[in-house]
Amino acid sequence: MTPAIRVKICGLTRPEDVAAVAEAGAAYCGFVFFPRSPRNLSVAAARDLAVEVPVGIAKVALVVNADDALLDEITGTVPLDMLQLHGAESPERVSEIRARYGLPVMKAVGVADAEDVAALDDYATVADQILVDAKPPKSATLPGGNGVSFDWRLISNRRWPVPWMLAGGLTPENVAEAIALTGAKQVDVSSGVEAAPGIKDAQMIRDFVAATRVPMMR
Ligand SMILES: O=C(O)c1ccccc1N[C@@H]1O[C@H](COP(=O)(O)O)[C@@H](O)[C@H]1O
Repeated sequence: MTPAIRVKICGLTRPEDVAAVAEAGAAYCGFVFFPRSPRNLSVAAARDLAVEVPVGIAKVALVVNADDALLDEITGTVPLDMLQLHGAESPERVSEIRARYGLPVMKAVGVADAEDVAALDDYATVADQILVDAKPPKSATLPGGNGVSFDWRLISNRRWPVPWMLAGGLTPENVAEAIALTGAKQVDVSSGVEAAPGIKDAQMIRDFVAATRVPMMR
């Protein structure tokens, strides 16, 4: 049997979001530490949510160009399984964070064209996973979580030496097509399962995970 697509629901802010993620059968949940985001959490609030996450669901901290002081505080307080680096962290910084914290690191790279796809190679040798996201629009105030997709054909035959996750503008309506076109085995969503910025919708989470389970011809 083909293994189920592994889904990450990012930007949880409330205990009911944790319950919805668990009930829907997602594999990862994400907590955002970026003050400009409507999904931003204090370290204490993230800890309170993280301890409610059932065993078997990986808890991911999303940070943007975080310094060691912030990472020390997050990793020292919140029980975590992975760090997601969603800023302009260099390959050297990815290696440094990986060594310092002993947690798997997933590096996000924004894609808008073939040149961006090539840049992923530099990270696939230093990160434990790579996250292929849409490049934010010029007007965006966030480096991700903008509900914007990229042209999935850019990566339709691409494989990397580490596991990778597809992100950017995914929704319950388009995720099956995105999987069929890219061959992704893992997908990540934030704004596509929200009733309003920062407010997840349990039905949309269920619909999203269910849509990843429906086989689609490539
Ligand atoms: O979700 C956020 O607020 C966020 C803030 C800063 C960096 C990344 C963020 N989210 C990540 O962006 C992608 C795509 O999100 P969307 O589904 O298009 O809304 C995803 O990996 C989120 O984890």
